[in-house]
Amino acid sequence: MTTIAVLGAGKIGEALLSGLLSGGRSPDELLFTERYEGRAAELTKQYGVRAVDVPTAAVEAEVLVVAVKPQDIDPVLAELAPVVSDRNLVVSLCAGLPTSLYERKLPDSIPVVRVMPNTPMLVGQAMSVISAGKHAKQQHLELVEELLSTVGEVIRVPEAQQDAVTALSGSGPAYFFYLVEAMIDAGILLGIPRNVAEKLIIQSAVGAATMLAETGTHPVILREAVTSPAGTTIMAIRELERHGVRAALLAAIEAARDRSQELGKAHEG
Ligand SMILES: NC(=O)C1=CN([C@@H]2O[C@H](COP(=O)(O)OP(=O)(O)OC[C@H]3O[C@@H](n4cnc5c(N)ncnc54)[C@H](O)[C@@H]3O)[C@@H](O)[C@H]2O)C=CC1
Ligand SMILES: O=C(O)[C@@H]1CCC=N1
Repeated sequence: MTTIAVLGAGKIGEALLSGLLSGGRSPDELLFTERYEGRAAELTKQYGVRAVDVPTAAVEAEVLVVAVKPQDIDPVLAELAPVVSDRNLVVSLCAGLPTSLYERKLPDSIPVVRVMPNTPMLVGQAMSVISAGKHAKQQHLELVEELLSTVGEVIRVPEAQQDAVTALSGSGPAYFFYLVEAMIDAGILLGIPRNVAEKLIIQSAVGAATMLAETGTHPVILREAVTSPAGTTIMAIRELERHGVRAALLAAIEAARDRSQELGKAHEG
């Protein structure tokens, strides 16, 4: 049995705990640390998972998953450094933070794996992208893959691509939620009741996502199949092009990539 401790049980830490439990892990195999006592008590009540301190986590758990905001990493590394040992694997979910930061602040040879997950982990549909640090071996990557495959899809990339990955799939769900929100507003503009507009747009999103995932057909082909000559869809597409929506997406994702790089640079030694 591999015990996993989540250090920082906020949105993504809770999604991981909840996803691992739904994926069949027992609460006894999970631990977490959380700086807010009320939040810790709430999570223990809801999931039956024990809140501990960092030294206890390092002794009782083999896998230590860091899930605090990148800006909060320094105290966590300071607490971990004296207690972590080579029986631990450190897994970082933090946007922007390179494995070299952990390698510099923790004792020699501690294996580190960097992961960019996303919140659909809550429903077993995460996209988790993993990269090995200097001391992480094949067996460590395989262990992380095994853990995360219970809560969604997992792929490996070289660490140099992680800032771009963060902008694409880490933040990706937010862009889809934003689009859905805007399309529901369009329904309101056209006089459709909100509950009906929500149903129409959410089911269209689910249907479109299922077609993309299940048919393997290129999105251009799927979009063309909806776009009839002189029909309704092409009128909408012309407006999207006129308003530069494609260029806006390219610029938005580039800005997110740049921010991920900046978060890493803020911790350069
Ligand atoms: N929210 C998202 O969609 C995604 C977040 N991430 C990454 O996951 C990490 C966590 O993000 P969120 O869950 O959104 O943030 P959050 O703010 O919801 O959660 C962070 C949690 O860590 C706790 N915390 C902070 N310092 C602590 C300490 N020293 N000891 C114990 N607990 C401590 C906070 O009280 C909070 O509950 C970030 O580094 C973020 O970049 C990665 C992918 C997606
Ligand atoms: O916005 C953020 O910084 C985090 C990282 C990826 C998704 N949310």
